[in-house]
Amino acid sequence: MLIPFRKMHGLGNDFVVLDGREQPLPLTPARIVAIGDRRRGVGFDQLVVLEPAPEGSDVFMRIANPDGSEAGACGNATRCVASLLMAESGQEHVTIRTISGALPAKALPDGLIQVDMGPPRLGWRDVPLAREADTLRLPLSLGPVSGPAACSMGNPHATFFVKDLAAIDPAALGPALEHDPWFPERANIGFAQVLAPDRLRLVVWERGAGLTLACGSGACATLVNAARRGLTGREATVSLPGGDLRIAWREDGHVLMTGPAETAYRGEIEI
Ligand SMILES: N[C@@H](CCC[C@H](N)C(=O)O)C(=O)O
Repeated sequence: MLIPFRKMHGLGNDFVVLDGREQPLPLTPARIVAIGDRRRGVGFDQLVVLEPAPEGSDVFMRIANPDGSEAGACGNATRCVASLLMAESGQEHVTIRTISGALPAKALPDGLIQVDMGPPRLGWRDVPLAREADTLRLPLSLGPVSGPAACSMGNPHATFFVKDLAAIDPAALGPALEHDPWFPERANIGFAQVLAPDRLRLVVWERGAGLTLACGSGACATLVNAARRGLTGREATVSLPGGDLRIAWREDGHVLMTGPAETAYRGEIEI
């Protein structure tokens, strides 16, 4: 079956977006892995499939990693899908439903998209962790990093705060930490340096994808974990290798993520 696709990205975190709103797409994990191959397929950090909108939303967004696993959240893809729906409908507000919940998004006058990523979940069962522990500081260390804070933004995140990001090698540490027994569903692993009470630098080893240029849910989790630790305030610019996201943890508990969304090109693919 030959279908059109769109290649989109948020700060270089890239997506193949397929439209399954009119008819279900016969995708298997093996086919997802094949499309994700950057040499033999199209290549992506996440595959995004649009599905018919449940009541009270504009679309259902299904998210898959390049290893074929399903993800509950993807901040950068949510902005991309929001911008696509806004262009289609001319609306400036849309709501995107995922397996983790409904995410309202709006277009800002400067062309950026803001998504309400919902409240973080901070309990050990929410992350989830393998056993009871204080999610503010897990007894986990590997080489030069230790004591991450964990939370769920609809997907599992652990953040290691380090003095100097340039002195650690996320690609060497990420695989073992993603698969650490503390994380029964694996985890996205953030390595963060606090630059100021309103500025963080972040590199994320993503579950099922490896190092990416940006991770929106990871930026939200990092700001939440930094604020919980008293390392920052509740609003910060998070600088990722692909660029900056503005994150605010509102007093009502919701996390707002603001950043760009781009279409790189369109094509057709056999699925
Ligand atoms: N790129 C993402 C996160 C994608 C999902 C993640 N790899 C997972 O498995 O949870 C983002 O922008 O949030």
